[in-house]
Amino acid sequence: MRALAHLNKYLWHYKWQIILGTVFIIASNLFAIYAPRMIREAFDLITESLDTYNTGNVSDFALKLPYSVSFIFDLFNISTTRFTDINSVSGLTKAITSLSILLAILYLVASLFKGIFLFFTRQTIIIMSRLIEFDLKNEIFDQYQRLNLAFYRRNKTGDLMNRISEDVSQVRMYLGPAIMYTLNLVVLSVLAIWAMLSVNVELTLYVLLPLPVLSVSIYYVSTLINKRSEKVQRQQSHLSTLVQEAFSGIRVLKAFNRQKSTQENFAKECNTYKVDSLRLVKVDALFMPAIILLIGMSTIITIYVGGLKAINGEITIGNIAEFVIYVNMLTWPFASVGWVTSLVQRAAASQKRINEFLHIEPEIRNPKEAADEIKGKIAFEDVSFVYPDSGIKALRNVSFEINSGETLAIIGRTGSGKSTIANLICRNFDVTSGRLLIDNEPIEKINLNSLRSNIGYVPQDVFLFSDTIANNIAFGLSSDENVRQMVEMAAENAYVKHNIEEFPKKFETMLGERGINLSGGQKQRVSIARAIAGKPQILIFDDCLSAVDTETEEIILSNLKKIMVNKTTVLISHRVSTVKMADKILVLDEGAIIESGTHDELLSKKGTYAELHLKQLSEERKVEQD
Ligand SMILES: Nc1ncnc2c1ncn2[C@@H]1O[C@H](COP(=O)(O)OP(=O)(O)OP(=O)(O)O)[C@@H](O)[C@H]1O
Repeated sequence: MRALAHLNKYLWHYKWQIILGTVFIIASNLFAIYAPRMIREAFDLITESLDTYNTGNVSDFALKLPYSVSFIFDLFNISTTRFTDINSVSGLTKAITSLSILLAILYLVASLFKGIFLFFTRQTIIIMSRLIEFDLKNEIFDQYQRLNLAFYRRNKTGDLMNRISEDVSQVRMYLGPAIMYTLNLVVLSVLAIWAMLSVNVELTLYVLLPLPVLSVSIYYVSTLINKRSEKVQRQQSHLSTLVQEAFSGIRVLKAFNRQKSTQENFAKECNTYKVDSLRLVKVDALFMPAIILLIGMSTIITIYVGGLKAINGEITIGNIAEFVIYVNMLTWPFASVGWVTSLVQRAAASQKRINEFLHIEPEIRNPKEAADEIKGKIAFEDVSFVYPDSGIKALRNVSFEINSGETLAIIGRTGSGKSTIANLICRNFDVTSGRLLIDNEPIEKINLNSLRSNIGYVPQDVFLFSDTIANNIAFGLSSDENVRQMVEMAAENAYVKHNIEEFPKKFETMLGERGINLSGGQKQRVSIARAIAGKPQILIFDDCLSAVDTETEEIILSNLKKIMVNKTTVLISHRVSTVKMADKILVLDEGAIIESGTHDELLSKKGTYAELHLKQLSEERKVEQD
């Protein structure tokens, strides 16, 4: 329950909505309580006048105006003699008819006002819950953006999505309906019980007796419903994941001819969903009958005990009718106690899950607000790095330096730690030991936003958004820049403009699920265009030319050379052809630098690099001969 305290700051922020909502609840209930009185008075009016008809003694009959009517007459200063000065049976009939119609109209007016204030209640409290839902979602999303890559490795995407959607919806039920029904229960109970006690204390106690039983039984039924519906929801999200995976991997599925087994698996999971749903329907079906049974019991007690009291002359017939309405009015609020309790429990569990993420402090934080100018000198001083989750030592005592405007290439076997160097320069992780300096400053002291906005990073596994090609390339640009021109220039330099212009919608072509699929090489080049569009000071290309042929690679590299002037570039590759033009080449193996120098220096060393060069040359020649 303590988890819900996180929401207090929002409740305080929207305090006026709560105060106004409470005023509307009170107003609505005052009208609700006023209505049964009119029913009582109409009943009493008719029973009393029936007695007079039976005796025919009109002169003895002193017509007492119902309180509700006389109250209105007094309010508008209307004379009441028309109704009270009666001396014939026909006069009495006319007066009773007019008064009954008046009472009916007043009843309708009271109900109308009750409805209007109920509408305002929902407009304040339910809208407040929607506003807090919006704020909370934004708070969680903000926090997601602050958190580091390590967090995303530890938690599944589905879990992140669930906390921002499902869990926030559960919390909203506490902020909206739970608060509204609790306020309503308190106000209505006070008003109704006070009205009932003013009629007869004993009858009130008898009538209220089954209501706590109602609250407790509804609590049990709704807890059972919640448990079962959670199970249904879990199975439903399992089914969605199954379907989503089957369709996104449809090519693999068909290639391996797994349609039949996938279908069987889906049918099995669907059947579990059906069984769970039917179990839910069974308890769901108990909910309304449980309420109706308990209302019925209270009504029977009212009529029986009330009837005995009316015979003894302690109360009137009108009082019984009035009580029956009170009982019906109180039933739903009392039933809602059970429902609200289980809502609050679910909301507390959801908020606890949300808090787990909200209270995580990102390990990598921006050290200062003031922006830094990045020139692009990079130095690794005896850097070692261990991945926090896997414990894998990816870098061992790595030292090197590149001056601003130079090109560093890193080559090495798969898993040798090349991408880890790129990750450290982007400050996705902090070094485990040693120092990483940017422009002679420890990287931890540099403004994180300045650093990242000055790095154009092309990751190994290209990710493009389901958006137009133009928007994908312009992703890192601010809108006040000459975006279109920069996008086209970047596409040209990444040697992808001619491909884009072949599409019917050119740069406005949609990518991803709603659009076309680019080839692996085209994706890499769009990703390069995105990285270079913002003219960053540091460029990192992580094996981003692996999917293009050597001829295209040469064109891209010669285009990039123009952009790379005065920019620090880190080129990661498996291919000697990509790295040979660099000012300095590092050869990595098992996280350590085993060779370094220029292309010519490394060839003359006749070590691993020279061996790799020879091997790749002979492979190329073989391909050409084939
Ligand atoms: N996020 C991560 N969490 C845990 N271990 C990781 C992570 N990324 C890489 N590793 C491990 O660190 C080591 C170095 O990986 P890295 O990606 O830097 O190699 P690489 O030289 O870029 O390989 P490749 O050429 O295949 O891309 C590998 O053993 C890898 O399994």
